[in-house]
Amino acid sequence: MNLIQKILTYLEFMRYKNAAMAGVSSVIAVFIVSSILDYPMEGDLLYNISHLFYIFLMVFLATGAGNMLNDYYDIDIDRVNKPHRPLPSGRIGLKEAVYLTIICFSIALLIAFLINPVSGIIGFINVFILIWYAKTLKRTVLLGNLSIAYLTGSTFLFGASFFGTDGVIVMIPLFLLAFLATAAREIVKDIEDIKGDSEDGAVTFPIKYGEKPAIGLAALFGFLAVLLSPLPYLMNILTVHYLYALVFGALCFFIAIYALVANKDYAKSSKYFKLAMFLALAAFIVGLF
Ligand SMILES: CC(C)=CCC/C(C)=C/CC/C(C)=C/CC/C(C)=C/COC[C@H](O)COP(=O)(O)O
Ligand SMILES: CC(C)=CCC/C(C)=C/CC/C(C)=C/CC/C(C)=C/COP(=O)(O)OP(=O)(O)O
Ligand SMILES: [Mg+2]
Repeated sequence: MNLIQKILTYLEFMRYKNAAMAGVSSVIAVFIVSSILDYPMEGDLLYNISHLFYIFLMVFLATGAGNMLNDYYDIDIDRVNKPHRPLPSGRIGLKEAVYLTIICFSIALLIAFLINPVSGIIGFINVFILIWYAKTLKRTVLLGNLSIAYLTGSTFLFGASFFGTDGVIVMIPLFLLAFLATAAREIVKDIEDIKGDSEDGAVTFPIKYGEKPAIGLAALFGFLAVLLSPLPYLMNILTVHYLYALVFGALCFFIAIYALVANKDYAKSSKYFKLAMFLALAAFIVGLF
């Protein structure tokens, strides 16, 4: 395997698309807080771009390391269910995976503490939760889903922490929306994975309480996300353009919920929840103008 192929395999292992989406979410939060609190981005353009890059890089590496560690602990399941992935396929060795994870977490934490103490504390808490999730939480009833929901929502809190605790407080509504949307999707993914998780001895919410209560809880989280989605506009965090752009994301949320409740098509529901989250992220950007 040449250097380019190795780098592409590492990016695949990190699930770079999720990691990039998380990094972009943190950068969006910086722009939102900067305009809400009227905190000008200090320094010249190069200074600001470098800081935005560090924030993106930190979240990209932390999320990527979380994904790599998750696959490290999932290797036995993935050998059966997803043998094409970098670790079970042997394209990346176990020791190599551990070194990569440690390096990525270490650089991410270093960047976080160099930004400021608030960013460092959020970064430290998130790295702890990512490790705890991969080792234990993901096999628990609901706690694993809620920890991923917190981590996903925390991308906005982390970006906002560039401006200290004032910034973090401003971003709480967006944190809540991302938390609810992700919680819904994580439960749908667990319903989809009932068979594999049961064989692995995992006790997830759908395994413990059954499909119907799990569908109801996921639908509830999804409805709450859509119901509260106008909050960023109503709280003057984003402009009315956010509402216009949100229509597309809201439509996908409804399709995801309908696929879940009416058709029990969990793969379609999970796909549309993720598309809705991506479109909602785009609506956050539109809402800046
Ligand atoms: C109602 C409303 C306006 C919701 C806001 C939704 C929003 C903007 C969410 C942000 C999403 C975000 C920061 C995503 C980044 C990383 C990510 C995809 C996290 C959750 O995924 C974890 C999941 O287990 C990955 O599985 P898979 O996608 O199947 O590989
Ligand atoms: C803001 C900072 C510093 C960090 C945030 C980190 C983020 C955004 C985490 C989001 C959630 C995430 C991508 C966690 C990684 C671990 C994970 C949930 C992987 C998915 O693995 P499984 O639940 O096993 O599903 P698969 O079937 O896809 O393997
Ligand atoms: Mg996995």
